[in-house]
Amino acid sequence: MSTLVEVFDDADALATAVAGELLARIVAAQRSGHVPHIGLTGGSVADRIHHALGEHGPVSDVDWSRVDFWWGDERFVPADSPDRNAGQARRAFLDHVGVDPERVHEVPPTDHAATVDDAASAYARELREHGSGAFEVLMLGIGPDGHVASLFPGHPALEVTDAVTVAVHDSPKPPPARVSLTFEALNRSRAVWLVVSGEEKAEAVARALAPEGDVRETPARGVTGLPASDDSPAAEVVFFLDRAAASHL
Ligand SMILES: O=C(O)[C@H](O)[C@@H](O)[C@H](O)[C@H](O)COP(=O)(O)O
Repeated sequence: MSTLVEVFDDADALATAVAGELLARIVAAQRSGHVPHIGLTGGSVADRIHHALGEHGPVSDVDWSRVDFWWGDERFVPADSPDRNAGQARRAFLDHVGVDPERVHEVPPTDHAATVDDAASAYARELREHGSGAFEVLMLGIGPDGHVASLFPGHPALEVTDAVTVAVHDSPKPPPARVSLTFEALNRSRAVWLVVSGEEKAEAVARALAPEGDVRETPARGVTGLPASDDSPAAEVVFFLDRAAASHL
C-alpha cells in the first residue's frame, strides 16, 4: 500500500480536484478496455464531489454507459428520503450524465427490503453477481470519530471477515439503520481515496495516518486496498484533505 496525502485550500478545491482525477481514472480504464467499478460514499464532501462531477462529467471523455457505480454504505431509509446516499449522487450527477441504469447498484431501501439485514444480504448478492472483483476507485469520507462507510469505532461490524456486507442497526451517526461494505469488500480496491474536509476531522485524520494505531479505534486505518500481486502493484491510498482537515499532521 502506498499512501499519499494531497492538501487543498478548501473543500471546493478538494472536490474539484477529486472529481477531475476520478474522471481521468474512468477514461483511462475505459481506454484500456475495462468497465471501471467506482465506489461512492455519502456525506457533505462527497456531495461536493458529486456536484463537480455533474458539472464536468458531461464534457469529459467518459463513456457513461460503461461504468458501474456502487456505495460503500447506505442508510436504510425510503428510496426518496433525503438521507439516501444514492439519492444525493443521483440528484447531483448520476441522473444527468447518461449512465446505464443496470450499472448503478443501489442498496435496497426500505421500500424494497423488509429489514436492514435483508438489504445487506441483497447487496451482497448484487456484488457477487455484478461486481468486477475490485473497485477501480473507492471513495470514502472519514467521520470525526474515524469511521469510514458505516464502520464505527468499537462496533462488531469491524470484525466481520466472512461477508462483504453488514447490517448496522445502531449507527451513532443518524440514521441508525445502515448497510455497509465490510473491510473484506472495501479492500477489494485498486485505489482508495479518503476525502476529508474540516477541522473537526483533523484528529481522526492524524490517527488514520499515524505510524501506529488500532483499527478498532480508527476504522479509517483499516482500508488499505488490494495488496501487491504478481500482476499488479499494491493499491494506492490517497488522502484528499483540505487545510483544516490536515491541520494536525
Ligand atoms: O453514509 C454516511 O454517512 C457516509 O458514508 C459516512 O461514512 C460519511 O462519509 C462520513 O461520515 C463523512 O461525512 P461528512 O463528509 O459529511 O463529514
